[in-house]
Amino acid sequence: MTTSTTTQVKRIDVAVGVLRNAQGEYLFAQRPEGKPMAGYWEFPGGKVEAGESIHDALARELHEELGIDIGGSTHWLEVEHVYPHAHVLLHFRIITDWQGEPHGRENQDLHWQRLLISADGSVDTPSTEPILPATVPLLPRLAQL
Ligand SMILES: Nc1nc2c([nH]c(=O)n2[C@H]2C[C@H](O)[C@@H](COP(=O)(O)OP(=O)(O)OP(=O)(O)O)O2)c(=O)[nH]1
Ligand SMILES: [Mg+2]
Repeated sequence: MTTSTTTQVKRIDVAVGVLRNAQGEYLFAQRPEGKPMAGYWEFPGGKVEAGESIHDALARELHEELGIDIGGSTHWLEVEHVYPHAHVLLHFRIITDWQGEPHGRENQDLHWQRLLISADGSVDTPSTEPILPATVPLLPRLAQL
């Protein structure tokens, strides 16, 4: 007789907000101490709770993390990624209208970053390094929107 143990890691839905301002800059937040991958930069957002739509989760997260209220959000794309700490399905949504001035309510630093495409096609983000690995490949696409 054999016994086997399987480790099933549940996939987590994450609502991610791409905030773009009138100057064409994008808002990044630095993950605070105590969270997995602390110190990495990301687009604001967080885990979708049971029964929530992606938009509703995003509106809640951006209120909690940044103190802003979003009107609408537009689906952009989805990305799946397996980290050592979690298997995530990231739902990216673009937001251009919100009320309030974003400020870090969870001890996170914020930075409005211009996305500059360099000669090799990658995007320079000098003030927000490092960015979470699942998010990095999307930056050239965002810079071309
Ligand atoms: N917000 C955000 N999360 C991202 C991005 N890219 C990426 O791989 N992730 C991953 C990192 C985390 O594993 C997951 C987000 O989960 P989280 O732990 O920050 O969620 P949360 O804000 O609800 O935090 P908490 O309440 O559980 O502390 O998605 C991104 O650009 N933005
Ligand atoms: Mg979060």
